[in-house]
Amino acid sequence: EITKEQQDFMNVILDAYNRHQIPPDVAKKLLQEQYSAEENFLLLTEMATSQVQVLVEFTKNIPGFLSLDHEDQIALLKGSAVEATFLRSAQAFSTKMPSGHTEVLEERIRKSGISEEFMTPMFNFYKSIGELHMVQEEQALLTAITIMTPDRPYVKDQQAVERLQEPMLDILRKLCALHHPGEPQYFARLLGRLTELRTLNHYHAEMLTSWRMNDYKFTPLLCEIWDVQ
Ligand SMILES: CC(C)c1onc(-c2c(Cl)cccc2Cl)c1COc1ccc(-c2ccc3c(C(=O)O)csc3c2)cc1
Repeated sequence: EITKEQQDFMNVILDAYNRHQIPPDVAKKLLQEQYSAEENFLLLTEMATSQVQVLVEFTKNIPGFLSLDHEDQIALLKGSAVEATFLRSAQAFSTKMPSGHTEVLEERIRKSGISEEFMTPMFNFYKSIGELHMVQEEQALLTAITIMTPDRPYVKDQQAVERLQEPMLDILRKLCALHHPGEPQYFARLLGRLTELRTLNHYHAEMLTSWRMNDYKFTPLLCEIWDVQ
């Protein structure tokens, strides 16, 4: 049963998740600008930059994050940025996107200079997230759990991160039982998505390399968080 303090904790995370989203004026640009590989790439770069800013603000609201060692805070953000963005864009695809955005976002991603070999794993992931029909609390908590992954590169005090991640996993387990009573395996399926996310990191690194080889430029924030250029 979810305790009172677990419910309070969940409300903090959910409130932060809802407060920090890509601004609607940025999102609706997806619908307006023309279609060319360069235009698509520019738009997606703007989306990713805005998404990273959103991610940083969300992360600062995760109880305990700001008490971690500062270098570990950076290591957690850099280590989880791509995975958290995949989760957020996946949720945008499968749930709340105003109609029309979804096809447009997919179209622009497919025509932004990403090579075919990365499309399949990427859109398989989007599909597998969509099939889970996560409720908002699960989406918010899964994102916070992804950020609070202790074994990211360069994290010094992994125990401190574990102490923050474990309570969130416990709440998520209870939420899954609450919202998906007919699916005892649902929690395990959610954790399976986190494993799938890690494989996407690898594909994403290759995508960055191939974009850079074609002289595509990123914003300073993306260069910093993704260690490029
Ligand atoms: C630099 C750029 C070319 C790039 O490199 N790798 C990826 C990249 C890709 Cl192509 C896939 C997955 C992850 C990344 Cl980083 C990207 C594009 O990143 C995106 C980031 C974020 C959105 C995104 C999220 C939410 C929402 C919502 C909503 O919430 O309602 C409405 S519109 C929208 C748009 C899309 C794309």
